[in-house]
Amino acid sequence: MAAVLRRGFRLVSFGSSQLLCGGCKHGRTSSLSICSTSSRNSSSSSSSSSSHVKVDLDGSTGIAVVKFQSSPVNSMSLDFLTELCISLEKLELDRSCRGVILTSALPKIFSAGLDITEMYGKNPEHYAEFWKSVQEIWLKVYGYSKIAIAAINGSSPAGGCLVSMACDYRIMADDPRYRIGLNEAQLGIVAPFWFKDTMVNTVGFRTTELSLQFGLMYSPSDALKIGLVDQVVPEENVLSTATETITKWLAIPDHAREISKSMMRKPMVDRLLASRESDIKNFVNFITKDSIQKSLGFYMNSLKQRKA
Ligand SMILES: CC/C=C\C/C=C\C/C=C\C=C\CC(=O)SCCNC(=O)CCNC(=O)[C@H](O)C(C)(C)COP(=O)(O)OP(=O)(O)OC[C@H]1O[C@@H](n2cnc3c(N)ncnc32)[C@H](O)[C@@H]1OP(=O)(O)O
Repeated sequence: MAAVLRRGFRLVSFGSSQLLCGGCKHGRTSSLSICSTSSRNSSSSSSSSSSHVKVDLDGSTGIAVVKFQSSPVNSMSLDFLTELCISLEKLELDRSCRGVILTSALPKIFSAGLDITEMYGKNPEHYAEFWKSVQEIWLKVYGYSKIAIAAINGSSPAGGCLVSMACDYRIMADDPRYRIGLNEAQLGIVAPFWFKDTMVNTVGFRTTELSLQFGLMYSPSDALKIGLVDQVVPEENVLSTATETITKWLAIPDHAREISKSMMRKPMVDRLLASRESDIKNFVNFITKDSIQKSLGFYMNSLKQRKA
């Protein structure tokens, strides 16, 4: 595993094409992975669990279910992002896995997006490390060589929406209380170009323009209308529908699907890979501004007061 973690991003030759293969490099990975437990049975099915992520791989179907289990709202902290990246990397390297379903083990929430406490009141070094891990999860999911389906069984703002959009297909629970979208503007922050481009590639330019400027959050039925999700189904059917859906994708020869995906996504992945350092600098400059810290503090208080 350590070798895998040291390795960085690379291109793997596949016939005449090169596929993307990510590496999760946080430098803090070994202590996190040591905490995980895993088991494997005779049919090569396996389960593993760490504090934020649980993985069940069915060796007979090749389908892995990756569940977010970071109470209370699956906010994406540095630890969460690191564990998720490691889990996905392990599955990507596991020949018995052909596709993953990302979902939540918590009720009502897929993910609350990036953990705001990682972006508030900390030092520039911390912000840089955190942002690098956000880049890494996007590079991992968007450039994933295997099939990735989001089974969105709860609200999914901002970073939660980004990870969903980075998957190949999205199925959302039909509860009208749930919301999904890039709401950054409502927090007084700005989605970076790769968030924006991911949304443009999902729902088109005009819808993204309106969504980003207003920080719009969509109900499942509205998300379906604009193409932000591909299917809306009763909550109890989200996981079974995701499993049926991934089974259809599995009928396509892996190499043809993988190369087609890479052809569509590689230019965007390359764009971030080429500008990672400047993107981190932009983020740190932006997030350390007094006015932005003030907005985030205000937003966090409003979340707490809403509850009171
Ligand atoms: C020019 C550009 C250059 C560079 C780019 C610059 C900047 C880009 C920067 C950042 C991009 C960020 C993307 C993000 O993901 S930001 C996060 C956005 N997320 C949200 O807005 C979600 C906020 N949360 C909610 O709406 C709700 O909590 C909920 C719908 C997810 C769940 O509602 P519930 O009623 O079930 O639960 P709550 O009582 O509200 O929450 C419980 C508990 O959790 C805390 N919390 C909620 N969300 C977060 C979060 N995202 N991070 C940290 N903590 C969160 C909430 O405060 C409660 O805490 P307490 O129990 O009160 O302590």
